[in-house]
Amino acid sequence: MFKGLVGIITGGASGLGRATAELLIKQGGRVIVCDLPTSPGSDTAKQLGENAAFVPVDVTSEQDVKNALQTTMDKFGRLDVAVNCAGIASACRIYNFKKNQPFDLKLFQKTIEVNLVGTFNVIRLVAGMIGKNAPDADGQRGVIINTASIAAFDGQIGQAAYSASKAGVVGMTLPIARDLAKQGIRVVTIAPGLFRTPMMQQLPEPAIKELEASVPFPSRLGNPHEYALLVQSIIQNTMLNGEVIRLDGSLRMQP
Ligand SMILES: NC(=O)C1=CN([C@@H]2O[C@H](COP(=O)(O)OP(=O)(O)OC[C@H]3O[C@@H](n4cnc5c(N)ncnc54)[C@H](O)[C@@H]3O)[C@@H](O)[C@H]2O)C=CC1
Ligand SMILES: C[C@]12CC(=O)[C@H]3[C@@H](CCC4=CC(=O)CC[C@@]43C)[C@@H]1CC[C@@H]2C(=O)C=O
Repeated sequence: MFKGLVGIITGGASGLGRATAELLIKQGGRVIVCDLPTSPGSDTAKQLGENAAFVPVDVTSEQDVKNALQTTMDKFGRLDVAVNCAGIASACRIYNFKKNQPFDLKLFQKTIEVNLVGTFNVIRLVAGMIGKNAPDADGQRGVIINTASIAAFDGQIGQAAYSASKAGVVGMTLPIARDLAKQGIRVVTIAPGLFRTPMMQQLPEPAIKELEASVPFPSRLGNPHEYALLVQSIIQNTMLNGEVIRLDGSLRMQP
């Protein structure tokens, strides 16, 4: 299905990113796994086989992302798809009245820096390389897929930073799709609900059970493979562009 296709996946060492790398390779694609140097990205790429390579990347660094693009060019000679999965979760109330403490400004800045600025940094750099492809019969040169969260729309108590970072990803999806339309590069954002990944598994199992019960149908956490299946559909469906797609079993999170 994806023979000859080359993708870059940030946050590719874990969770949603890793499941996406597995599916793209299973469908005949080749993948550059980008993740922090401290991540298990190197082992992940080895397990994925010869059609994968790991590049240590902090998505907030211009130089790291440029290195990843250079490796992509050296190893696979082109880039068709970028999937932005790198992200961090954070939780803090705007003001803790018991401790008389305002929201930690550094935590707010870090969450925005990784989730929003990091995603933007990758998009602006990959666009140049994807734009060098010859257009297909439909005029398409490639696809950029971002990961927001349903917290962009129904942010819960403690999620001001996380929700703001993801709302930023939602907000820039349409203008960037418009910016890149003439080059035939599509931009689509997925807003996942609750998925069983290491990020989610920071929570104790009873809390996870409670969250699962709050999902109307299916009342369970999403499987990362189900996220990867949506990435596959987005790549295949050229009409999808400038859109944010919720993938959440119709969950609307409570305060
Ligand atoms: N798991 C879930 O239920 C949901 C996840 N999301 C979003 O999906 C994305 C993927 O999350 P998961 O797979 O669940 O988490 P995860 O924690 O399993 O994977 C995230 C990956 O991003 C990497 N990363 C973090 N900071 C980075 C940086 N500065 N540069 C490069 N890589 C970095 C981590 O090392 C990790 O491998 C995140 O953006 C998250 O906010 C959104 C909604 C729900
Ligand atoms: C990010 C998300 C919602 C959260 O805020 C939690 C996070 C898992 C780890 C956490 C542990 C905590 O003790 C506080 C909450 C949180 C930061 C969740 C993973 C996916 C959730 C999300 O994006 C939903 O859309």
